[in-house]
Amino acid sequence: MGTLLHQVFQAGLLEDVPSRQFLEQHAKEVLLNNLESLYACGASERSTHSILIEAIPKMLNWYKSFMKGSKSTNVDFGHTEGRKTVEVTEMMDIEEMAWAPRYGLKGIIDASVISRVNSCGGGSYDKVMPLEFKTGKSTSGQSAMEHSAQVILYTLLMSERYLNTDIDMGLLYYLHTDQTLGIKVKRSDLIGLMMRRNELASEILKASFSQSFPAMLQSPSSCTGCRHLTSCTIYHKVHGGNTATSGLGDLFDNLVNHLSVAHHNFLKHWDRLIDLEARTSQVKKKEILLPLHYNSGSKSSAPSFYVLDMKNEHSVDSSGKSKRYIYNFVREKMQPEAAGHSEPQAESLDFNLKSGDCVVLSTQSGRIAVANGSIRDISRSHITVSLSRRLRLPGSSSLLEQGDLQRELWRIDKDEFSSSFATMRFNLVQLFSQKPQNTKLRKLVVDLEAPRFDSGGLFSQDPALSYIQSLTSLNNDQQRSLHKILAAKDYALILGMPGTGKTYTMVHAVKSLLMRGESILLTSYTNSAIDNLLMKLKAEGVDFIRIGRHEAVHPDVRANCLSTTEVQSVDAIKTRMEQVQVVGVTCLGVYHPLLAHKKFDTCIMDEAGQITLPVSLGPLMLATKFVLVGDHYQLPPLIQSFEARESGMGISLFWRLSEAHPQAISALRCQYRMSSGIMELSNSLIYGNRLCCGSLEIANAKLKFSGKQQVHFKFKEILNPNRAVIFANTGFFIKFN
Ligand SMILES: Nc1ncnc2c1ncn2[C@@H]1O[C@H](COP(=O)(O)OP(=O)(O)OP(=O)(O)O)[C@@H](O)[C@H]1O
Repeated sequence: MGTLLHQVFQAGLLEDVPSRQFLEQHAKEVLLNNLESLYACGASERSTHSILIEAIPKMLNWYKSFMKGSKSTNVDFGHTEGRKTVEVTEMMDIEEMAWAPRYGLKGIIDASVISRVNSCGGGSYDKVMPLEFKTGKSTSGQSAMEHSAQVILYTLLMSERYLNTDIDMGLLYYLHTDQTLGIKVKRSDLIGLMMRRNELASEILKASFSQSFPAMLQSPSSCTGCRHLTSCTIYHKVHGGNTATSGLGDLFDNLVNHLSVAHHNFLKHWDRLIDLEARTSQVKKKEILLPLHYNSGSKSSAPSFYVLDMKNEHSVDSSGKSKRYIYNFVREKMQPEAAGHSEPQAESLDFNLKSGDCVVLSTQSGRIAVANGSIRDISRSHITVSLSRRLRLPGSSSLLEQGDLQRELWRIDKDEFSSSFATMRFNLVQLFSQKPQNTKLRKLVVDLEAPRFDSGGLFSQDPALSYIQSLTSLNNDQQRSLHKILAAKDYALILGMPGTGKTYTMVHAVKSLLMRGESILLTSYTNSAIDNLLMKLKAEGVDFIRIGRHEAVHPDVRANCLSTTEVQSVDAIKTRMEQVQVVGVTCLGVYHPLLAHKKFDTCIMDEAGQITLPVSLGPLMLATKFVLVGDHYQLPPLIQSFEARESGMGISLFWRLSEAHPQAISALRCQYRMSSGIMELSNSLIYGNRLCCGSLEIANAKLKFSGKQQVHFKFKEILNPNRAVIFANTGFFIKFN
């Protein structure tokens, strides 16, 4: 509710003279834009709408009292500062994201404003300040203290972002009581907050290096309603705590008594691996936070810089759920002397970045995280970035804004690390929580209980079976794999070597399970793997919903994402989600509100050999049984930390279960992508002669090149149809683009 009220209030802040009609209309839009969240919370539009409408008179009152042209209202800034009149003269930003690496703080500020302040003594001055909006009921005691601490921290964040050390005041508006407080930063408050921050940082460090956690609060009244209760008690128990040290009595026992020593060890082991990996990526993340200079760094680590494309600077895309601002950046060519190299650098593609990646935009002049968004398109020479808001340099006046943006050299860094680690930890804790639906998964994954298969054979009346038997195009391995999937009561593992028809088999698995009336969750780590499968299903006429960010989803399946034009009410979402049997989402995307109430009969996970175990748990918790499709001979999950890799973080769930229960594996061995010469190489290097050719035609296939065409002699050698395999130095091709 708070989020929706914020959106209505903030929309009014951006209007010159916000009227009741405007806010009421906006409340309707806010409702429509948040239907998925309402559906997830089980809230009705009608009651939500009436709460929004009831709040509007108070909001109007606030605008009248404080916004431009108002009579300037008296605000109490505490006993040392006294009362001052305040008028908000300029609204600089809404929901401004601010990172202050110097303080180790990050936050999103409700509104960044310039206010004219008149002290009772007569002086008047303009001040940049944060405005924090509170919609909850508590306005006194501990909460009030926390709220003013929050505003004080925002002043620090803004000082860093605006490169302005004079930001030492803020406003705190309580909607419930219609009260606005002034916060003036005092040195003693700042010192106190920094000390608390340091204590917290040192506890986090202790937890991640030596896995030792602070003592529990031992306060049933504070802990009972706390949303971290489950994780907190599980971690306490796993790290040697007990009922007495928790101070929670039966509450603690009920939450953790089901955990065995093996469970403790499993959680501790994976938690440590996540810590190791997170630390390595933290080092990388630090690179974003350090102001880097154009001519610094080695060839390998030097970042690329970009300038805004003057010809084609920005456009607005309103086709998705929310408006996106599209900016084109051109890669700045590095001069040899600036780059510190004797030779001009070849313009290589920034391999670290790809379409769909979340990125942070900073400037070479030291403004960190000016904006964040995602990549729409990338080539050697340009990047197109999509942002949820207009790009602006903090503090730049609207008249000079354009020129300021164009003068900057921009750095574009990937920003994905923190959220995936949080999801991994969340998945692990969920697996060990006492929720009945996770008990079975815990037994299979942690205790390695043997998977069960329908031993009596499949019934001939099973429509799924008849369907498979009717498919004459399947080879024997594919037939066997599909039988394995249909017979699985817990899970099946499909070992599919390259080009052996994994996707082909998954398409038929989905179709056959649908014939049984099952619901299916399709998942993988990458968007491209899911979309590849979904496009094949679409061609077969299978109905599905794709959940994912507009940018990251393949254009051919975007129409399968739920849009506000398609669903105009919570009931419509509910009906559609109950009716749809196939949903596609990435492993890290499973906590989407649309999946809040959805459970599936089967989860099919592609590329399972390349997904690290804690990531794969998320989607599996949404299904009764699962099918992992992968090839553990191919690259294991990509782990950056050497120590984490050595300690086993590269072990996928696919690998763990394959090793423990080889009887659950069904292998696909006939491939349809390589001629026999190329396949022999794979067989001798990796597959130990397990691969075979799907047909004679494949085995004898040759490149269609007559040798008469005009090409460089080196290419002629490479393209010779009689040489199936040739090793070539690809560095040579760059010249030929
Ligand atoms: N039984 C079959 N008969 C003929 N062609 C097949 C058969 N199974 C798969 N193919 C063909 O083989 C090719 C590879 O299939 P598919 O893309 O499903 O394999 P994959 O294992 O997913 O591939 P990759 O390892 O590249 O991900 C496709 O062109 C597909 O149509």
